[in-house]
Amino acid sequence: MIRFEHVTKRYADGTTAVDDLSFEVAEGELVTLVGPSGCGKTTTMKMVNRLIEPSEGRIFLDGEDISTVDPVQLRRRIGYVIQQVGLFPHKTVLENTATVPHLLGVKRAKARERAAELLDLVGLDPKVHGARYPEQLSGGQRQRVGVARALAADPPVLLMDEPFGAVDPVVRERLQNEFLKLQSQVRKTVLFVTHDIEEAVRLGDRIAVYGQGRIEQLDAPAAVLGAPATPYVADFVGADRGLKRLSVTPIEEGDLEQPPVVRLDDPLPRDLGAPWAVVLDGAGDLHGWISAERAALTGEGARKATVREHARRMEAWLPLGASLKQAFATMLQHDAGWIAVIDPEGAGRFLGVLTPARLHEALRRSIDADAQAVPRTEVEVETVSSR
Ligand SMILES: Nc1ncnc2c1ncn2[C@@H]1O[C@H](COP(=O)(O)OP(=O)(O)OP(=O)(O)O)[C@@H](O)[C@H]1O
Repeated sequence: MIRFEHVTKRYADGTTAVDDLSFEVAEGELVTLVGPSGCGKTTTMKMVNRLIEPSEGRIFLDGEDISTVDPVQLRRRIGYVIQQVGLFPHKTVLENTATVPHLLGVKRAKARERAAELLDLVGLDPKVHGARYPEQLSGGQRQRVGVARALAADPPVLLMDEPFGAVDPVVRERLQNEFLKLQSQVRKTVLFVTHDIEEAVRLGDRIAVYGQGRIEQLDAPAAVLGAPATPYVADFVGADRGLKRLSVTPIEEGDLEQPPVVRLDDPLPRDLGAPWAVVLDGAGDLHGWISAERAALTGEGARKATVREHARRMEAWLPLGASLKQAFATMLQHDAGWIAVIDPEGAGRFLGVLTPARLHEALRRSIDADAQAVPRTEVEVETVSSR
């Protein structure tokens, strides 16, 4: 979809910002460009929408050499999101989002209708936020409007230059997750610039790690983390590779333990056979948990009691496929010794629990799997039972 062929950019003062760059981004692929400040990421991106012209080489969009396309026409096919969102301060959020389609000749009412749909898609309620002015939004909400606006003309390509760079880490993570969800629906071809290797890893189908004006490695996140191509990449990826890997390793069914399970309407069991059991409702959906102490210490009324009266609701849970990092964060947040994992497809159907020992094991298996270039399920590691 986007192809760079031997592209070099030398600025007038002699700085070579990009040096003989050749790479390709497939249709619907999200490639993150990551590297230290001044390594040429923004220059690379701005050459795609012709805000900067290459000194040498050619760039193709959908097979067409972009130097032959009128820049204004070209930019209609390319959404652009930057850190300083650049919303019009005197226009409402809805008007801001509708601007581009309106400029492209879409009737005002239709453009607004589409804008409302897009605001909804990026997680803003058009009825609540649509009539506000940009200054009446939080930083994270403004970034969302920036994304909605870039999508408004439905361009096949999106260029995103540190779009979430100006918000705090918690909001940033939320925006990243929402953007991933959005991308799974709209499947744009995306070039995404970031300083942050963790962001690059979380979002990219592939990551381009930049050295000075050059790509040192262009690979899937797990490969960049697991098998850095050069000492420079290894250094950039950093010593805490294990931690970063947490965010790219999903919870899989094989990582789960099967604790004892009781049902809400079961009579209270005298002996759970374990310190705790998971409580499910009649449909097999997760309800909560019950401790052995709670089950045992019920005194007189115990014979008539059911699990329902003594179960506690479970807050520490995640869908299968969530990252190990989310699992770790959820454990810390709820001060939980384990988290329940449910089926994302089947409402709340309980699948098993992830314990710290299993989390650690999954992480080690993921690292070994990469080293051996085999799927994670095929790796044997020593296991420690947590129970
Ligand atoms: N107009 C310009 N004239 C001269 N040099 C420039 C110009 N724009 C950028 N550069 C230089 O080109 C190099 C690459 O800049 P670029 O903005 O592409 O880097 P970057 O990787 O996006 O950096 P950052 O992460 O800080 O935004 C830098 O050395 C920069 O100083």
